[in-house]
Amino acid sequence: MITLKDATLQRDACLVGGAWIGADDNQFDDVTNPADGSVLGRVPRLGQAETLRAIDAAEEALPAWQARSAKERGAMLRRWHDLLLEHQEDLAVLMTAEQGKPLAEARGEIGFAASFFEWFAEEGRRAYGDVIPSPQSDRRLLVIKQPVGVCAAITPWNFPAAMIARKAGPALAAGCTIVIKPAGQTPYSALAMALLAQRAGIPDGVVNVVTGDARAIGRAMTESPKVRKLTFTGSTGVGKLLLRQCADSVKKVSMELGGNAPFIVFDDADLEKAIEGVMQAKFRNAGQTCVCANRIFVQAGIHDAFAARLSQEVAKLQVGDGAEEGVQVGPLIDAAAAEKVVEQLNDAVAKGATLLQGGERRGANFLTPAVITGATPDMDCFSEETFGPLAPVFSFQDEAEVIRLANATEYGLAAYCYTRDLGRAWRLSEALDYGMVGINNGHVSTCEAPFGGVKQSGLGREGARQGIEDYLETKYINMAIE
Ligand SMILES: NC(=O)C1=CN([C@@H]2O[C@H](COP(=O)(O)OP(=O)(O)OC[C@H]3O[C@@H](n4cnc5c(N)ncnc54)[C@H](O)[C@@H]3O)[C@@H](O)[C@H]2O)C=CC1
Ligand SMILES: O=C(O)[C@H](O)CS(=O)(=O)O
Repeated sequence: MITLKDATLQRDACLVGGAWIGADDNQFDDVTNPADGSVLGRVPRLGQAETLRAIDAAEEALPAWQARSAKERGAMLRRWHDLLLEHQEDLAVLMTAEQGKPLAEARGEIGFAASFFEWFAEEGRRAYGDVIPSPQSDRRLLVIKQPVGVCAAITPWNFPAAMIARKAGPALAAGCTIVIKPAGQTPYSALAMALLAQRAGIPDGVVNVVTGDARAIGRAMTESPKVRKLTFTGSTGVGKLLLRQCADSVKKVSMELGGNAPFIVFDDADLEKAIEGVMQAKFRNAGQTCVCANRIFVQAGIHDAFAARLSQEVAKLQVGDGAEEGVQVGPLIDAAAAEKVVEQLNDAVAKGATLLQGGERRGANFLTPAVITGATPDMDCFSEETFGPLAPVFSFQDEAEVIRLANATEYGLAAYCYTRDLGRAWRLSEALDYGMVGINNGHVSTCEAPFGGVKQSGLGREGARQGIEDYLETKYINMAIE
């Protein structure tokens, strides 16, 4: 049972064309609290037929929505932003209940989500075209930007509000309409945001949210020719599957996929700032973020001091139900996620690593944050995304070695480097094969900057001025004049 100031925010129906609907066959899926396995409620289990109706609703709403001025669309996005902040506490309580993150992080995520609506409310008004000097005096060459059209979004459970806002914000600002499928573990955040979109005055059919059978919904989204773009955030494996499903209709795609972030600390780094940064980069959301420090590389001269300080700070972390004030590390999303982290820990120890701290299972989904040293590239924690509170420390001798090790992965999302040498900071920023690099800080995400990866971490960018480009088509007009 979730106690909210505004109980209407906990929805047990989906939003399609302005109507709150159930599944055609009246099937539901339970929503559970990862902290204790309790059932919080249930949401409709929609499938292909309902999703196709949602796509039709989005298509029907498109002409009127794109005919509005960017300023008018921006005003509604701004109102949606305001409503998220007005209901920040309720939305955070909902999120912690269904996802597990500490309340303080959930409050922060609502603010982060709202920032994308605020940002793109303005970016839509700057979707400029071009006038090109014509090579012929009787021609005029123009370039205009137009909305892509009906978009589909599939989002993950780890940031159930921000990942929706990072997609719906630019889509609506550009004049697109959207059908959103949230993760089955975290539907309440999405449905509450949909209700607030209605209250913000966003017209029926512009924002639609469908919960239920991921495969069937995904198939409807990827196979419908009415859907011009698919935007996905989640694992690389599912991203590749969706990419293949989109190929037949040659859809525009945005992919925000998995990561394997190196966190590099050189001998000349400020040790305390590096410790502060790794605690943030590793243990935010219990390590369940795609930009988490996945491999911690520490130069030999500072290694022992760093490992000792890291272990000290990790031992202080408060683990528990995210709804309890003061908790810093909540449960993992499910038992399988906890088991995967323990398997990586056991693999590392079996291959020679030393466990300094943590790694104990507490109940189904809790795991005490762990620190290991003596990690080596043959271990699973070097090549696989951990997505949990395991901090493997690798030692290295010099720049060339750590650049080679850091880049030895098919992922390329975020990387971090701590050094007080300006030249080294530049050399690492340019040599690290990643979409985002944090220098002397462990948190890079903000709506003003382009979030995204290279290699198998994804395609496209979200946020920043680049973020709206993925929702616009470029049209070239060649006009003959008398
Ligand atoms: N690059 C980025 O910005 C982010 C990447 N991730 C990655 O996502 C993973 C963790 O999140 P999860 O939700 O477990 O990922 P996931 O890939 O299992 O699920 C993501 C979404 O895809 C849906 N989905 C799963 N199979 C599908 C199918 N066959 N057809 C259609 N939809 C399907 C799920 O229901 C969910 O809504 C990690 O690998 C993490 O690195 C997560 C968040 C951000
Ligand atoms: O889903 C994620 O992991 C987020 O993209 C990470 S962040 O944007 O909150 O840093």
